[in-house]
Amino acid sequence: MIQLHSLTKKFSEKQGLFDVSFTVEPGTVFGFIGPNGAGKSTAIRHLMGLLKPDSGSATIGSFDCWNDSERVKALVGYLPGEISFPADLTGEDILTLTRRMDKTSPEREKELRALFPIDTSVKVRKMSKGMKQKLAIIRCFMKDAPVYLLDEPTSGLDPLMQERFLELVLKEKDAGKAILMSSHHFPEMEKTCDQAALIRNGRIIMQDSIEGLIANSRKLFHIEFASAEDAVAFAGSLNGHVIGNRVDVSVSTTDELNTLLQKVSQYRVSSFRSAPADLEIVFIHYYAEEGSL
Ligand SMILES: Nc1ncnc2c1ncn2[C@@H]1O[C@H](COP(=O)(O)OP(=O)(O)OP(=O)(O)O)[C@@H](O)[C@H]1O
Repeated sequence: MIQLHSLTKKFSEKQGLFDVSFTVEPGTVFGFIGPNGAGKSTAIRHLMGLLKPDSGSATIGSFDCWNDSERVKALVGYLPGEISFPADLTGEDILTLTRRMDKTSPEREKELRALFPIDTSVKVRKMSKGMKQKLAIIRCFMKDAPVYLLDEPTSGLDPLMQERFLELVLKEKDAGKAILMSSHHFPEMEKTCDQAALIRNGRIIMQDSIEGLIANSRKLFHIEFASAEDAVAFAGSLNGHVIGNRVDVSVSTTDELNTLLQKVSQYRVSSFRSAPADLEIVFIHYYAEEGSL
C-alpha cells in the first residue's frame, strides 16, 4: 500500500535518502527509527508528494506520490512532525475546515474529541504544545483514510494521552489501515509496530519484524562482583559500564559471549543476570557505532 522503491534524494553526502526501499501492507504498522537528522521526515515528505525524488519512487496504492500527489493526498491522513496551524484560528475553526475539506463523519469526530479532550475555543497561538498535538491528531484521524503517515505522533503528549494514542493506532491497524510511524519512543514502537527500519545518515541499516530486530540485537548482562575493584578491573577488559559492584556489559556475537564467560570466570561473582532485550538496546547499539553517544 505504502512503498518507497530505491528512493534517493541527495541534500549532501550524508544528508537526504540513499537507495531507501520499504513496503507497508494494509493492516500493519511500520516503524521508522533513527537519530535526529537521519531522514525519517524526508521519507514521509516524499510520500506526501512534498519532495521530488532524484531517483526511485514513492507510491501509495497505485499512485506515484509526486506525479499523482492530489490523488495520493486523498488517501492519506498526515500528522506532520512540526505542527503549523495558523496562529489566529481557534481549534474549532481548524476542525470546521477539516470537516469541509475531508467530508468527515460526525461520529468519528465525536469519538476523537472524547479521546483527546481540548478546549477548541482557544486560538492556536495560546495553545500549549500538547494541545496543538491533540488537535493535530483529531484532525488527522477525522479523515477515515486507508493510509496514515505519522511523524513523531506522541511528541508533547502526556503519558495518558500517549496510551490513548497507541490504542487508537492499534484500532486503526485492526481496521486494515496501512500506518507508517516515526518515533524516538521505543516502548510505543514495540507495542504497535509489526515491522521497523533503523535509518541513519539517510540509509536503512536494518529492517525486520520487531521480534527479529530484538532477537538479533546485542544481549545485555548485569554482573555483580564481590568488590568494586573487581568490577572496575573486569569492566576495563570488556568495555563494560560500572555501577558500584555491578558491571553492565553487552555482547552481540557468540565469540564475544565466550570471551565474556571466560573473563568472568576469573573473578568471584555474586550474581549474573541477562536483561530482557528490547528495542532500545537495538537502537542504542546503532547510535553508539556512529560514536554519537
Ligand atoms: N529541504 C532540505 N534541504 C536540505 N537539507 C535538508 C532538507 N530537508 C532536510 N534536510 C536535511 O536532511 C537530513 C534529514 O532530515 P530529516 O528531517 O528527514 O531528519 P529526521 O530523521 O526526521 O530527524 P528528526 O528526528 O530530528 O526529526 C537533515 O540533516 C536535514 O538537515
